[in-house]
Amino acid sequence: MAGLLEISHLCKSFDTIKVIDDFSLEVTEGTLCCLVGPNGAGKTTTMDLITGRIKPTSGKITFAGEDITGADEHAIARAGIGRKFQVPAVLRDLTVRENLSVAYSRQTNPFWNLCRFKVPGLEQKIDEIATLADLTHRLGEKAGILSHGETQWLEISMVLMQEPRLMLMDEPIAGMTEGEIEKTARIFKDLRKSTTLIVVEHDMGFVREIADVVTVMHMGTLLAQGSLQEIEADPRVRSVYLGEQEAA
Ligand SMILES: Nc1ncnc2c1ncn2[C@@H]1O[C@H](COP(=O)(O)OP(=O)(O)OP(=O)(O)O)[C@@H](O)[C@H]1O
Repeated sequence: MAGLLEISHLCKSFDTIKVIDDFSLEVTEGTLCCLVGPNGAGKTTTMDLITGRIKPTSGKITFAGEDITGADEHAIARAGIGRKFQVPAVLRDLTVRENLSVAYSRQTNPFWNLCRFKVPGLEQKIDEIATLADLTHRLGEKAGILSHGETQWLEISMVLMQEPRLMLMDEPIAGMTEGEIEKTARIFKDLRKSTTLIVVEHDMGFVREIADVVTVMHMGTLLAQGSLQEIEADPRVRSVYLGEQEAA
């Protein structure tokens, strides 16, 4: 079966420095892939290349059978790739429900969107996603009063409102408490029943909880891929990645 996302021989140079070097990856629909690797390995750059934030120097990216290499960021989002950044971008003066309503429309002007609240099925969709993210009791509250964890879950929910077929997340548990991390793991386990995910993560305990497949990057290349057990047993990974963590 072809992957939902197929990255072939991707390269990206900044000036003369090659930061992504012949990187290939296939992500199967319905899986949660954790992208790990030491600092500077090229994880964020890869996410930026997938979402069209930056253009590759060479190589090819195919999503759902469509060549999206070098496509515009909005076109890639419309094709079904959503991204949650590390720093939340919720609208703090709007309620959680209003934030989700705004996110539903792909229009760029949030105030215009607010005038279009009566979209058929919207309330049901908000309720479903709020349930998944355990935010039902917060729907009427202003986003600005949410805890750090709740803000992250709201932003995940906002990406989900856009119905992505593939969702990319940059270090989703950064700054979370132990309890929030546990809850996020539960949310992700539910989420992967309906969405394909790529999660960039440093916390191997969290990776252990959520990953179907772990992809290890090192110096812009694919170092290893497999289950966490396979990755942990791989001597190359131990030396460049886990070894580095143990030494920290
Ligand atoms: N715009 C840029 N110009 C020049 N070099 C860049 C640029 N963006 C990233 N790099 C370099 O590319 C390499 C990969 O960076 P990237 O942020 O993708 O790594 P990462 O694996 O996400 O690291 P971290 O885990 O620390 O976030 C680094 O050496 C970085 O300095």
